[in-house]
Amino acid sequence: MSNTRIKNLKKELLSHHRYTLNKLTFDYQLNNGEWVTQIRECYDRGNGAVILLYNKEKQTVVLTRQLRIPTYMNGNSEGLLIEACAGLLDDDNPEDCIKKETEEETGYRINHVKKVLEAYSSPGTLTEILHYFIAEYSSDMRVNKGGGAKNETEDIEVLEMPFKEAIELMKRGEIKDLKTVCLLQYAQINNIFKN
Ligand SMILES: Nc1nc2c(ncn2[C@@H]2O[C@H](COP(=O)(O)OP(=O)(O)O[C@H]3O[C@H](CO)[C@@H](O)[C@H](O)[C@@H]3O)[C@@H](O)[C@H]2O)c(=O)[nH]1
Ligand SMILES: [Mg+2]
Repeated sequence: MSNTRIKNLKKELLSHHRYTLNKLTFDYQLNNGEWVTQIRECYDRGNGAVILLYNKEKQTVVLTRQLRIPTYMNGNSEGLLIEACAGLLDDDNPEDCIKKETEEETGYRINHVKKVLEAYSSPGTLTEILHYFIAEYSSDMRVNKGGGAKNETEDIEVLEMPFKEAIELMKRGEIKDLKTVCLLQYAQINNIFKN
């Protein structure tokens, strides 16, 4: 934190149950040189990792579907969302986290992952940086049914579908999760099913 245009940063805790919501008050020097006081609410739930599992031979991807209650509150009538497998880092590094999440949520035990991107998820409100990965999977890597960790009350459906179908769902707005859209578009742009 070394921006000399930000001064007197104060943090007021608004909520700290599972994750942390702070109200930040600070002085900021605008581009025209004037100083103003700004207030921003800032939600900290740590960083995360996400992965697109793909199989070149079958031309398929593995995705998940689960209830995302915030989307239910904002236009998603069933509340279910199709997503690439993802999880919060907790105390793991991104690579270990995504391997663990992949096994918990999809049942596939993967050894080799490739990092393709690192990006802020929603920089106006969330502190989160998300680490994006891809990895090849095959049916012999399946060690359990997936579904998520019981102690987290996760209830995750595992979806294996042709890559083309995932792209169609995205075009029709039926895949509406940004991290998943990013990875599907990464796969398209980089022709990962052809190389
Ligand atoms: N009790 C309780 N449990 C919660 C709460 N919020 C989340 N949980 C539980 O904690 C689990 C966390 O699961 P992860 O798989 O580690 O995280 P995620 O929710 O899938 O998050 C991933 O996707 C997010 C949304 O795109 C990303 O923001 C995040 O970085 C990550 O990639 C959730 O599935 C849910 O069961 C809460 O407020 N209270
Ligand atoms: Mg998850």
